[in-house]
Amino acid sequence: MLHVVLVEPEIPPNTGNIARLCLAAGARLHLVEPLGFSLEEKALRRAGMDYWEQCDVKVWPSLDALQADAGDARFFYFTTKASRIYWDERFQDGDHLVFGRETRGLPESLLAANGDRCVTIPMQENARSLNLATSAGIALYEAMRQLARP
Ligand SMILES: C[S@@+](CC[C@H](N)C(=O)[O-])C[C@H]1O[C@@H](n2cnc3c(N)ncnc32)[C@H](O)[C@@H]1O
Repeated sequence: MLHVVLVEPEIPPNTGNIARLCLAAGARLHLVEPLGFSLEEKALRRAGMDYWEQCDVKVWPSLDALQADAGDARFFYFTTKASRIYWDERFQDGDHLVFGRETRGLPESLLAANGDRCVTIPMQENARSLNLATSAGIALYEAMRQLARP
């Protein structure tokens, strides 16, 4: 199974869309607190449609807590600040695809400590970043495409 990790997500419709994405893709969604909304938020449920109750969602007090539970699993950090392109990575079953908060992205310290696991989705120079849910969709389906390879 593939895993999508949202670190401190802030905007309910983004998380709702990603929950729906993960359900469709058969992936698990991990939410790292603090969240910028309540899990009861109407906008979250609306974006996740009536699928929310079926989604495989886990909430963690910190990324450290998730990583301690994940054992040897690999974590890939999606950021605008890396040079390695995500499609050059070779994803494996059990990989965790990590995304940052909408306003600030992933912490610099986390990126610095995991430089060899930071990847980017290429953009034109005049684009600052992609939407969080768009990024998660691109990344998750590339990982799925690779895993489906004979
Ligand atoms: C709206 S963006 C955050 C923007 C923030 N100002 C920054 O520069 O990181 C939210 C998250 O989407 C993901 N993201 C957005 N665009 C991306 C890109 N081109 N490559 C990789 N990840 C991206 C990252 O995980 C990012 O933390």
